[in-house]
Amino acid sequence: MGSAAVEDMIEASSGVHFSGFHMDGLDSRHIKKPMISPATENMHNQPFLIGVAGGAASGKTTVCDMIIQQLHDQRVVLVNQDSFYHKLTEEELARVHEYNFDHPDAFDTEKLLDSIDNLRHGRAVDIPKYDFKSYKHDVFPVRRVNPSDVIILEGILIFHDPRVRELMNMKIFVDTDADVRLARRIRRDTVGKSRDIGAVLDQYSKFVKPAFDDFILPTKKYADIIIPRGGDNHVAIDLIVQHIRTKLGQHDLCKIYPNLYVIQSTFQIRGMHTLIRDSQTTKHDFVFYADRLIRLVVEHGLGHLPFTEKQVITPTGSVYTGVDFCKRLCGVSIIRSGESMENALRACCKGIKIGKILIHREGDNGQQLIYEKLPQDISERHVLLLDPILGTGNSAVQAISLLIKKGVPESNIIFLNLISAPQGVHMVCKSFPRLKIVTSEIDIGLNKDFCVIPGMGEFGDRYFGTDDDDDQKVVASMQQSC
Ligand SMILES: Nc1ncnc2c1ncn2[C@@H]1O[C@H](COP(=O)(O)OP(=O)(O)O)[C@@H](O)[C@H]1O
Ligand SMILES: Nc1ccn([C@@H]2O[C@H](COP(=O)(O)O)[C@@H](O)[C@H]2O)c(=O)n1
Ligand SMILES: [Mg+2]
Repeated sequence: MGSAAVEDMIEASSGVHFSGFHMDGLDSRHIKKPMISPATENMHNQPFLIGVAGGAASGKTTVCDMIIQQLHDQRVVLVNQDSFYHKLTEEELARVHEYNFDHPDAFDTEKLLDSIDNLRHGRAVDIPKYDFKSYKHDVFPVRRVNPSDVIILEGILIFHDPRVRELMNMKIFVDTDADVRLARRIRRDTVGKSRDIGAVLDQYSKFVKPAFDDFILPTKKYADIIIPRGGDNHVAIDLIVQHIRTKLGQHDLCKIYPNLYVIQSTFQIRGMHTLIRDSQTTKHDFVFYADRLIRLVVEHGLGHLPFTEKQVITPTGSVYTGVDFCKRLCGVSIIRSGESMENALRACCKGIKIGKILIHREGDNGQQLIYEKLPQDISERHVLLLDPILGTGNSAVQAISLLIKKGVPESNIIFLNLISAPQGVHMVCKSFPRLKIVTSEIDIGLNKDFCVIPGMGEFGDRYFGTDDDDDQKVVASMQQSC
């Protein structure tokens, strides 16, 4: 097939062509906003809710401040559980040294839930600022909190109520040694709150320590992440911020394209990405971790195939109602990198037919279909299209256009990859809204040479060992060869 015919096909099938589109000129907000219908926006526009718990003076506020500082380009609000302390009666105020501020009943959790519900539904709320000196909420003006992309809920007992916990997308427990917490508390309460040292120590032994053991420490088990040493733990905070950024980025593209599926990010997955993206990783490790990630993506992709109900009789003589796998499948790899995904597909789908497409890629625009070998009956099969990287989207559009020309319905194609650049996602999802993309991470974009950044370099060379000497990997050489 000549390149002119392929170009015609691309023209005919794609709404917008992003060829030559780089990060420099890309203001993602301008692309995304007009495309979101109000219904879609309401459906997905939930903020990312983070809970930060830990003992008093463990460093919760410090950790939150550091996260907020690093997420400087996101809309983040901090809501403190202190703002929801119950108002004390005159009697309680008169005997305040006998009041337990560390018991779950000290907080108005209904009011907290109400405020969070409003924020999650896009409504601004007024949250009082608590005065530790007077034990009152009306000393300072209330704080108007606007709905944001990220809401951080911080407090000693923020994981105590299951209704609050269930709302959280990420739960962090700041784990600081008890002596350090006590030392900080003494300084904070005597110097910062002008309290008497004797009263501070009495409160600690009577209420603070028992409540930590009985109510706060037992909630540590709910945490997704436990941060030892609080704000001193820069590595943990960097990882958390990266994770939030990934979630927010994916969230946005998934908002626009319902045909884009990004597999749930876990620290295992991020760990594997960290290894395969590292220019110093040896070929052996690169292949090992790329294979693990590919297997995950393939398994996830197979979950999008249609199924039929099937009942079986178990050895106990009972009926199990399950499903039967979709039988008419075909893998199609985009040579050469896509071939790295074939083994995982074969391991999951016994005897699966695998076709090939070779597209010559030179710079961004010199796309030419060089070779294709597909099963005769491909039009009757569900196709799993394989290519680990979705960059500009040009190769993918060519391959998909060819499959459609061969009679494969667009909705029968699932495109599997490890990393997608937003440009490629826009191009493929807009051109083929009924196709599904399954990927494991969305990257920032493309550089001026159309390489995905941060990316992982030339996947095929790293996987098949045709890059520079494995023992002499240097960052510069990888950057040049991507
Ligand atoms: N890593 C740290 N090193 C030294 N001091 C710290 C550290 N983290 C917090 N602090 C101090 O300890 C006190 C309590 O920290 P804060 O973050 O307010 O804890 P929390 O919100 O858990 O009560 C503050 O005075 C803070 O400046
Ligand atoms: N009037 C009050 C209210 C609360 N406390 C103590 O504050 C601690 C919680 O604040 P963090 O910033 O450390 O999370 C808690 O241990 C309460 O005992 C107080 O002393 N006076
Ligand atoms: Mg605090």
